[in-house]
Amino acid sequence: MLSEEDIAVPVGTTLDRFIMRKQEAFPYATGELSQLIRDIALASKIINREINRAGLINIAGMYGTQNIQGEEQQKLDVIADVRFIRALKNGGEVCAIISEEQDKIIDTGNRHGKYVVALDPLDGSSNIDVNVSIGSIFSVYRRVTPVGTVPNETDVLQSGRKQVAAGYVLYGSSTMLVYTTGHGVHGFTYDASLGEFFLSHTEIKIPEKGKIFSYNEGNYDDFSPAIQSYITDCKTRRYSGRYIGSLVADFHRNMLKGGIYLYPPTQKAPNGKLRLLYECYPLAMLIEQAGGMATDGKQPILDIVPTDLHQRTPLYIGSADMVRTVTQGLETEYAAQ
Ligand SMILES: O=P(O)(O)OC[C@H]1O[C@](O)(COP(=O)(O)O)[C@@H](O)[C@@H]1O
Ligand SMILES: [Mg+2]
Ligand SMILES: [Mg+2]
Repeated sequence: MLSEEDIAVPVGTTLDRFIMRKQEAFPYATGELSQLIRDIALASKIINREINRAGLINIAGMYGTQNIQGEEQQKLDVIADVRFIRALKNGGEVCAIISEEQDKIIDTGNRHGKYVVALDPLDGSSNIDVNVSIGSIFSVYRRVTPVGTVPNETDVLQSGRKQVAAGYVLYGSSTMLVYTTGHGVHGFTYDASLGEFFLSHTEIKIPEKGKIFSYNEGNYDDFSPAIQSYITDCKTRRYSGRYIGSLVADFHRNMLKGGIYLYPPTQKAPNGKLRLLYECYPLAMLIEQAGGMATDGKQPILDIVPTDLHQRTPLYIGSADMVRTVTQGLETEYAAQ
């Protein structure tokens, strides 16, 4: 059997070629997950085109409806949602989808689809109209209901440890697709002139220690003393405060450079703001594969048992040393309560 080393793939390889080479290491692989990743890549190319010309073709701004989170939907939230759902339906590998922009599970009608996808079609919605980096986030599971039957909530409400793939697309100064199937984290940069994603970042590892901290300063007064003192300590050490306000973009920077992203409970979001299934689980799988950590202040994000499609959680994610320090501070605080 070919080992991972035997099929090391050179930078500059297309996504397609990379997927094929990696698949060779798993003789039992059937190619369905590979095809699913290609379907996600296709949708992201279309969304990338829409984002780049949003201001020209009147798709900037509000759509005029609210999603189940009570958030005003941006036109691009809805467009990205439609594009991903259509690509995954047509691809045939996915039987059910849960999306930030949809109240309920979407039954794709692909009865023989073996996979389930959780989606944040457009992340960083508040940055859409101001030309700041935004993203899409995805998480993939094998279904638990028998193939051929109607999917249900049990297919979606699975532990984060059951993810078979997770990733994001970053629409920034360049467009990148970053994902893992549990064998390292790899990044691909999009060349629109060729319509191809090319391998640009292999085996991404986050530094154990970082010097960047990311949180919304406007929420500082809501934070518990343990969080406030951790932030003060970062400032005392002259770490850099960086906050884009798009989770994918803040996460990506911190993963490459070392750092921590914090979204603790606030008055407005007492259970945290970010959604477990399609924001925190996938990024937690990526960060653990990259050698970092992700907790809710009490336990690893991937160990949280999901109970609701759109449940929220506090999030502390990034360099292991920094997340460990925050989590220990919170544990001491909880123990004293
Ligand atoms: O404006 P706040 O409260 O700082 O929240 C920003 C966070 O909310 C989000 O925009 C939530 O994601 P969506 O845009 O997908 O709803 C994150 O990307 C970002 O990190
Ligand atoms: Mg989001
Ligand atoms: Mg979103």
